[in-house]
Amino acid sequence: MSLYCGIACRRKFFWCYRLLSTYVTKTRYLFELKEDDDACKKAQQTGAFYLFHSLAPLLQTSAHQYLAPRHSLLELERLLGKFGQDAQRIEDSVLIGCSEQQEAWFALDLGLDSSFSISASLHKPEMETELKGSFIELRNALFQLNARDASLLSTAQALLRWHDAHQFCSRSGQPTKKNVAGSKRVCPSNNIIYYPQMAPVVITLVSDGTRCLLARQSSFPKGMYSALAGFCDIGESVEETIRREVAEEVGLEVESLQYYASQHWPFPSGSLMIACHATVKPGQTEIQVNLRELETAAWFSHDDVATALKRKGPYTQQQNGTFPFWLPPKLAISHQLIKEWVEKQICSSLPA
Ligand SMILES: NC(=O)C1=CN([C@@H]2O[C@H](COP(=O)(O)OP(=O)(O)OC[C@H]3O[C@@H](n4cnc5c(N)ncnc54)[C@H](O)[C@@H]3O)[C@@H](O)[C@H]2O)C=CC1
Ligand SMILES: [Mg+2]
Repeated sequence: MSLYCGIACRRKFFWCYRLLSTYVTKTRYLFELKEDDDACKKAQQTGAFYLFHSLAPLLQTSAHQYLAPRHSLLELERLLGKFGQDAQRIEDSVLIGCSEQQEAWFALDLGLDSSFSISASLHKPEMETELKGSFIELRNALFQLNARDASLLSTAQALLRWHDAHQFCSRSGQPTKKNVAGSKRVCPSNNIIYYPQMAPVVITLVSDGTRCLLARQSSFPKGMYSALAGFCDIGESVEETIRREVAEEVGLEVESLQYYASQHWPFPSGSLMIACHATVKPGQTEIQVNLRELETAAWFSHDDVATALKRKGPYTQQQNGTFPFWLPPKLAISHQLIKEWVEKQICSSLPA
């Protein structure tokens, strides 16, 4: 090993160690906040709050991007005071992460009903003026946020929605009580613990070796195609869901599959998207679209897909009345799955 190589390796090891160390410290800190109500209350004192109104995050605009402002506990108390609200409302907030310096981050919804307030929903326009921002539907803002804010706000929205929908015990009918971090709710009458849930969804890019299969639901924006997606049924493995969904939606049998990556997806109410590549037997490629599920599905060539990946919006109607063929935005795992397929096709077609 040369001297240079030795130094480079040691440096690499040092960086790996440092990264791991920060990550582990952060993870252990968040774990403690979820388990220990007093520690979490203390963390709120020095923490920062992302605000929502009826599940729409507070955003500010800066150079064609949305920014998600954070507020200190003091600012929040002042704000609630100004709008005649009890500071106890802050107890509705949920822990969503922390910085590397262990500043805990929380999310609070000022529009949803609160157990700590009589006139629960604070007036949106007045709040927006006061906060110098707007509460914008996450669906309309997600793709104009940086990756960190997109991920934090998605988590926050899913968690706030879950708490809003699980105020009562399904066994006793009594009100449930959240812990300070919001990582669970407990029914005081029978001690049943409820944990936030998300639905597993598979997203599969089917290929026949040279082409890939993309589909449209009628609810998609005009011209947009994506990989096949479907919720896991209870009792199914990921592999079984993929085989069933592909058979159900396009009438094909999967021959082999390969896991690619996963992503939290906040719509419709918090899903874990599990993305996979799948292949069908080369001779068995005739699509039979299930029109209850899809508007259409088709095989696309490598070149068509590569061109669509490069296409930039807005995707407006063309003179012949059709819309250009386009793919989900970069942040969506379906985009990344399709991009990987395109890149793999290029590699496999290169001369050895
Ligand atoms: N992040 C991404 O790149 C993409 C994400 N998706 C997401 O994947 C999800 C699933 O795709 P679909 O084709 O709609 O699923 P799907 O093919 O399973 O069909 C949806 C139907 O499944 C039933 N269903 C079963 N379990 C459900 C549950 N837990 N929640 C809601 N409906 C359930 C309902 O009848 C619903 O109408 C969509 O909600 C969509 O948001 C879809 C494409 C791309
Ligand atoms: Mg589907």
